[in-house]
Amino acid sequence: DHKLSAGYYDKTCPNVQRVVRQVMAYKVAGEPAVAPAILRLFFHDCFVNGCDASVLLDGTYFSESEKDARPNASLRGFEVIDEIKSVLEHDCPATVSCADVLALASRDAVAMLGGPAWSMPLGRMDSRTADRDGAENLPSPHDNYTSLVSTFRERGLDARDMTALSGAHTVGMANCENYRRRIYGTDGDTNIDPSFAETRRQTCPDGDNEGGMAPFDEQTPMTFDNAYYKDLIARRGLLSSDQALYGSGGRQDNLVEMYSRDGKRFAKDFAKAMVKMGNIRPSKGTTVEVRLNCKMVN
Ligand code: HEM
Ligand SMILES: [Ca+2]
Ligand SMILES: [Ca+2]
Repeated sequence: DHKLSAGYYDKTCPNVQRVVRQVMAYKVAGEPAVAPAILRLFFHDCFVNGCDASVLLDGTYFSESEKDARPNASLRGFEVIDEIKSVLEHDCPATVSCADVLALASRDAVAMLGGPAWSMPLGRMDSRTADRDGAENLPSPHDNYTSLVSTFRERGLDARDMTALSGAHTVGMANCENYRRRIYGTDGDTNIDPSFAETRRQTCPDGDNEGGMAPFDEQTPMTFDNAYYKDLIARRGLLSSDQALYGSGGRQDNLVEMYSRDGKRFAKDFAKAMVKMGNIRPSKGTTVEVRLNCKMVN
């Protein structure tokens, strides 16, 4: 099992980084919301059997898709990955894995939102299988601190990585069903600013499945900054799993306070943790390939 490296395609597809960046720039200009969506896709890939593009596979008669798992119901941005991949198949056929396309695209998404830029190690391979059950076990917005820590730990990420990575919720939106229990107090958590809860209730009625979306970070929902941590300190975290990092006697309070003051430190730690998350490898014995079409095995 080889080590990932930033220069993996230097000889076989020297333009890969430029192609990804150009297609991303074009797509994000047309629809900015795809940038957060792609970042989330990468997280949901890496947390299920490693970063192997398993999340991109459609279901077939023989295999279920991770897309059909509940936590993946609102994933978006697949068409962006497909478009990047089709340009790359033209430039350097059968060379760049879908898993690497997703890794690079999510790196670029962060930079385009005003976040840090970093060098992304490459050389991932694509799996020939998906794990729907694994996707059902992705972290839930109702998870408490202890279970969040153990979900990350199982994948080689410590609590500090988790706190930095959760800062991704400085961009993007969540559906009402994912924060309803928090704003109506039915999850038993009182660690919430009452006026924030009141505001959120306006667009997220109790009881039924209706309701709109809300930004994670109200002030700068499309800027990758450290405002997420300021929100947590103000007890304005949108998900229970966000607020679990701060203010309930958790052990991340000091780090949250540091990130809220020091945006550069957050940017640096986030980039580092993304490389670490991007290094989660498929389990041994997984059959791999460079997929030609990210939606289906070769
Ligand atoms: C700590 C555990 C985490 C939980 C429980 C969690 C849960 C969620 C939920 C429930 C949503 C809203 C989905 C919807 O309603 O459509 C969401 C959105 C999002 N998540 Fe997470 N997440 C976690 C960690 C992460 C990590 C580590 C990243 C990336 C590094 C990430 C990136 C995102 C982004 C960017 C969005 C916004 C997507 C969009 O606007 O399209 N999340 N997350
Ligand atoms: Ca995966
Ligand atoms: Ca923000």
